[in-house]
Amino acid sequence: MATENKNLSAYDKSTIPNAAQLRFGIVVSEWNPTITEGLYSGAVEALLDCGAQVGNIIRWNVPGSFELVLGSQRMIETQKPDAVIAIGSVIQGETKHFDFVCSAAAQGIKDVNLKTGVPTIFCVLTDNTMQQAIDRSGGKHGNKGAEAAIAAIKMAVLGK
Ligand SMILES: Nc1c(NC[C@H](O)[C@H](O)[C@H](O)CO)[nH]c(=O)[nH]c1=O
Ligand SMILES: CC(=O)[C@@H](O)COP(=O)(O)O
Repeated sequence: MATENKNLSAYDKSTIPNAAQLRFGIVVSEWNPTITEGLYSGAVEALLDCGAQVGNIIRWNVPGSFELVLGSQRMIETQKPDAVIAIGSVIQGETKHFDFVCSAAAQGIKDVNLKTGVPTIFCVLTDNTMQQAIDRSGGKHGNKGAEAAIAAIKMAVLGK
């Protein structure tokens, strides 16, 4: 199912574990800040809606999506969160750089999950245009930040 057929912000709160006792790290890329701030707001709003406490949400900024990998790993090593949300927005430019940044972020964040065992949620938009990014960070398709927050809660308690 493509995003255009799914509202990214939609969730059934009755099916989400309460997040009151959970500690979250959120690492935010500074590239395309209007997009990443929208994703961050969507994530925090959903976390709080599901019972998370403001004092249990730790935010760090990194220069770009490539740095989300080390930023997430260092967040885990030093802050001991129950889950991390890695937020970025990569938008196609004139060159192949887009491909390398997206791939490095996706593969690197996957590796952090497996290396640390701490759920590290891939909240990185990889869009062809700014409009696509707007549509997915609080626009007509909802907010991928909210989707990531729900995934973080579910994975934080999985198997516990
Ligand atoms: N073009 C975008 C970037 N590029 C920067 C890289 O993420 C990285 O910070 C740089 O290569 C130094 O290591 N990053 C994004 O998050 N979004 C972009 O559209
Ligand atoms: C994803 C990027 O790094 C990209 O936006 C940079 O733009 P360009 O490919 O035109 O250098």
